[in-house]
Amino acid sequence: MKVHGKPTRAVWLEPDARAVGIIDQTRLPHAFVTARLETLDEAAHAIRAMRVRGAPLIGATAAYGVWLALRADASDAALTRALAVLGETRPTAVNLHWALEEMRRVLTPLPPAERVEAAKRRAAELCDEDVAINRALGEHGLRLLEAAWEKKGRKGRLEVLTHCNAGWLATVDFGTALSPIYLAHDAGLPVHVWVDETRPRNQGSQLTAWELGQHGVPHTVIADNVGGHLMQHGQVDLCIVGTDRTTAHGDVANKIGTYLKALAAKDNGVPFYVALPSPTIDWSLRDGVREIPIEQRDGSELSDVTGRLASGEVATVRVTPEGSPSANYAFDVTPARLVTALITERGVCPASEAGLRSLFPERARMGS
Ligand SMILES: CSC[C@@H](O)[C@@H](O)C(=O)COP(=O)(O)O
Repeated sequence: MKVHGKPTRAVWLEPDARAVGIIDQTRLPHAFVTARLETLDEAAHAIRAMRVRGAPLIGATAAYGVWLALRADASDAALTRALAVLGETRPTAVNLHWALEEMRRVLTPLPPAERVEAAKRRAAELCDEDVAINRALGEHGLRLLEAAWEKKGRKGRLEVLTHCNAGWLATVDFGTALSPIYLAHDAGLPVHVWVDETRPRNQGSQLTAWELGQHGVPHTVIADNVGGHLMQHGQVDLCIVGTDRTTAHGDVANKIGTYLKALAAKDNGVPFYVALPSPTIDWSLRDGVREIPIEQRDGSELSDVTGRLASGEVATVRVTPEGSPSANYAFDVTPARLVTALITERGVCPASEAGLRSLFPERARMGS
């Protein structure tokens, strides 16, 4: 998508082909700063510290991280170490493990002398594939938005609520939940997005609001607890969120608070859609609540808030009493029964084993 009018991806190979470029997302929305990653440790740190985040982008960056590692040492031992280091950066998004497994599959049979070039090529391909997938799922999601707009009698605005950031900043480009929204906006649908702020890291108010604004999509930031009230008063036509891991039975892990939005949507008859690229499906899991690992992050993300002062300076302040401990659960699981449908690159399906099988028949033997 465009930043200040210039087409930009969320991760790229630098023009000198010696480093990986990223947008430092910890600096948004107050500064647009890019960074060069030149080593395995820099790539791993970027994922851990959430300079890059969002399930597909974590996977893409990790794939490039393998290339960076092999540039220094392309031996079997170095490959094994790189996969292990990157695999431990964040626990919930399964795209990370999917991308690393793909790199392992391609690189292990090769002699060390051929691995560096192959790693760079496969990482670039994974990025291009992510863009194509997100564009395709956006087209399928657009059909749902068009149907909702017709159902509404083409009156007023099409009101969509989203949680966290599942836009292009969370992927290589286009985004997942926001991909249909960008396409709808570009097609002339009067879409308006309610943007949950998404405490504690504020991916909604800081990232989603920023990228929607860059593209000119009308939006309003709301506190996390507002969604239920809006739904009770008919001000939300549908919800679309992303996911970090979806089980073979259609349970979805996403940013903390997603489950409560799904409950409110169910209670108010508001469709609740989840958009996902197929690498986000963990075919080995069935029960999301019991089986998906939920990341717990440092309590300082809750106790401290960063923002821009009137002086223009960006500062971090403490908002909780000294001595009050905080618990920082980063994700929750929304059971399939609360999900109206899954939007994938192959089409829209019920959030169920049968639904996913209908789109991915090659996965007929679930659990494999
Ligand atoms: C395409 S993104 C889907 C999810 O990755 C997104 O909604 C999300 O929860 C991101 O969490 P984050 O902790 O910012 O990496």
